[in-house]
Amino acid sequence: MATPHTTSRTRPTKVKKHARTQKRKRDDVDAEKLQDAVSQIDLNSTHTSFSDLPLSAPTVEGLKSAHFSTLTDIQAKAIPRALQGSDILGAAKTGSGKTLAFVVPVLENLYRAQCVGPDAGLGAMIISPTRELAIQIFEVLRKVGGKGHLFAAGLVIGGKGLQEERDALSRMNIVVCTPGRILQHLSQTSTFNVDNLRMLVLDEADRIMDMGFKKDVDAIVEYLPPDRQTLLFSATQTKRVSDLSRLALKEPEYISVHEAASAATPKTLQQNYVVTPLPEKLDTLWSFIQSSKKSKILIFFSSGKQVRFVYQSFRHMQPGIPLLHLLGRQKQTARLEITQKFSNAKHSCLFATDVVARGLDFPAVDWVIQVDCPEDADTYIHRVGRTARYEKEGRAVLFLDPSEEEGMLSRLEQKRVPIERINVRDKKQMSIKNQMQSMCFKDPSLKYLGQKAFTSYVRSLHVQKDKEVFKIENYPLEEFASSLGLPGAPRIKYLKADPTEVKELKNRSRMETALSESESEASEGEEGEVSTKKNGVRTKYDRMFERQNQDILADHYSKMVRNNDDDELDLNKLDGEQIGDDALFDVKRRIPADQALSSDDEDVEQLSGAIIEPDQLGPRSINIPGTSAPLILDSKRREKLLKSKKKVLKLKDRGNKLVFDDDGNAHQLYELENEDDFRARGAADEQRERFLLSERERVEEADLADKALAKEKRREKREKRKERERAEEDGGKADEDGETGEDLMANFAADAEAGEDGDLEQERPKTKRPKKWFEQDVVEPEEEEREIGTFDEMEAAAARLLG
Ligand SMILES: Nc1ncnc2c1ncn2[C@@H]1O[C@H](COP(=O)(O)OP(=O)(O)OP(=O)(O)O)[C@@H](O)[C@H]1O
Repeated sequence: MATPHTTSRTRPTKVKKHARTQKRKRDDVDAEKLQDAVSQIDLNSTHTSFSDLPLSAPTVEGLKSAHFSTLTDIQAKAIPRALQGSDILGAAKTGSGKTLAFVVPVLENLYRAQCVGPDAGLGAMIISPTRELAIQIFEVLRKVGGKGHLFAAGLVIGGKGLQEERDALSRMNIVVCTPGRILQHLSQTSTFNVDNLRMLVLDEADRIMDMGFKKDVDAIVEYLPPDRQTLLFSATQTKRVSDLSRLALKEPEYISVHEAASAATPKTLQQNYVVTPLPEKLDTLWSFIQSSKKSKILIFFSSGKQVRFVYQSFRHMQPGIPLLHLLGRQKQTARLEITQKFSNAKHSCLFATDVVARGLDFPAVDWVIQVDCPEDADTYIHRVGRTARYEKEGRAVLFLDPSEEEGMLSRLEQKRVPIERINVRDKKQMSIKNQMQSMCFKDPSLKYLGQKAFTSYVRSLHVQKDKEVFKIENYPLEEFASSLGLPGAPRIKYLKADPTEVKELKNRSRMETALSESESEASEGEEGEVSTKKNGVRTKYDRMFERQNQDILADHYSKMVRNNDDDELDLNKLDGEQIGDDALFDVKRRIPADQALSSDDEDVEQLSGAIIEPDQLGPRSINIPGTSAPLILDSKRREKLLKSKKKVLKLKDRGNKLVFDDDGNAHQLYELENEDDFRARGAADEQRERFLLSERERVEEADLADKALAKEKRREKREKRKERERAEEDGGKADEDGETGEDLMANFAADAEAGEDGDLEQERPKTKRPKKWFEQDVVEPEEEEREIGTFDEMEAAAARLLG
């Protein structure tokens, strides 16, 4: 089987062409024979193996090489009827082999109709709700049909250029696709002809028929010829007459092989639930992961934001098991890589949304953990169905908040799901609340993810249809926010979101979402809730800046914040920055710029259904003693600045110099006197002259007094020196009495200094020893710095240095 979307065909050589023609002829003969055999299949007899059925040689070959020999229950019932051309509604437990139950009839029916080659056109369309599932179905198709069939089959799921897909589509006989993308081609690709379509298959039919895909499916069916065969398969099948009429089914055969079974889930699946209050869910999850490191675990959350937040935080905490995360809004290549990694892993933990809840056949999953309660029992069945597939064993644990327990258990009971309560061992239960808080405190991007996770979770509770299970008023949301490491629960405004619209939004492709985001931005702007760039590219930073609760602070921080507009303006001045009309906004904008998102995040998702109200608190700020206003700690640069005492001094107020009068009253240093009094004393110029004259006289008098004092001091000194010289002459040789040359020289220098300069002899101020990071035992600086005046002194100093 050729795959036009991946392989480009080369021009066949003459020999190859001849071989093909010969094979076609043989196939024509076979097809006729097979048609007879198929019409004679006894639908009442039990078929146990593929060899019991009239299948073409290429299909038999393909089944054999893939090691499929015995039929599963659903295959034994559905394949013979489908071969005979009936419309089918097939329901069977998860992992029971429904894919082959439609893949084999597709190959066989097209083969018998000789719907092969580009001229035959599109013969079968297989629709899957997710890209991952479409890829998996395509792989099964290739495994079974790729051995000997000549069909051209392809995948149309987006993620490639439209033109590339268009070219491939024109040559396809079988297409595996997602609803949105195939509808796009049906409506936009004029060369895409579906007039020859014989078979339409919907895998996970109930999902495809539900609200999220309703419009797309109805539109697709409009394009298809009415005289086609339609096969619907799911583990939780729709039987609604309205659905069947929408698809124009003709006397469909309802095949539900496990309808009489006591359980709607595989026998080999052990199912339990634990009652864990919402604020303890992450503790329980962490404890579980810690005790199951040698396992392959699939963990479900209700939203992509939850997945990202828990994945990022747990990754920081190094759980000792490889972590992966998968959500609808990741790029297709990343999603593929992650599914591949998880499939191949022996021990790994995949955090995911319901994008992997249906149909995916990961080998050997040990545990399925549902951290967030599923929206209904069907979703529960599909999620747990990722383990215990095709007779293998598996375990599933559902986390329930006490308020969800009763409602959810009754829903599961109605759907025949056997589930038992278990308790977490106290010994094993760990608390990660402190770690979460410290991580969010240190990393604003994580806190941001946490806030989004919180709002998306609460919003999901709000839009849940089953209000008996999800009673939003019963959840301890404040404690939940704290368990995520958030300083407080972001306040949420609920828009009147219709659950149908939310689902539809979820199902839209990335591109469509991107388009719709700009629309929603515009509407948000109209409401005055958010101001956004309407044109141009918005980065994750833009979105971070735009977020409305970015300044939610920890209690202890909020105490430090003076919530005063004036203060904030002062701070802007203090920072030397221009203040615009939106100064406050600018200050806030600086917060994340220095603290870029470090995660390997993709785009930041758009809130829908909820808008976070702006908090009254300003950005993180701190009071410096002695400053008039708190300093906003909005960047690492500023925090660093605060560590420098010198810089802090600069920021401090200078203080006021006051003078006190004789009565002890304080006055400003310069006080302007009464103007009238001033004028009464005469013209300003005259006053100035008088003032200068009096000051000059005062200075001259002071000068004379100083000179007289200096003269007196010099005289006293001279007297002292003479006395000393006399004493020296009288009292013998000083050297012999123990006085050193250095002392002498010091005295002499001091005297000379006083004499020459005529200055008062003062005690020489001690030179301050420079502060250093290391100690040095060198000559005393006082000694070095002494001025050396005469030649004799120089000689003595030089001798000292040399000696
Ligand atoms: N006849 C068979 N013999 C052996 N293995 C089979 C047979 N049919 C299917 N399987 C295996 O069983 C597993 C489950 O099959 P499949 O994915 O088709 O289940 P499903 O019923 O579609 O599950 P879900 O409801 O989750 O979509 C696959 O690994 C497949 O290879």
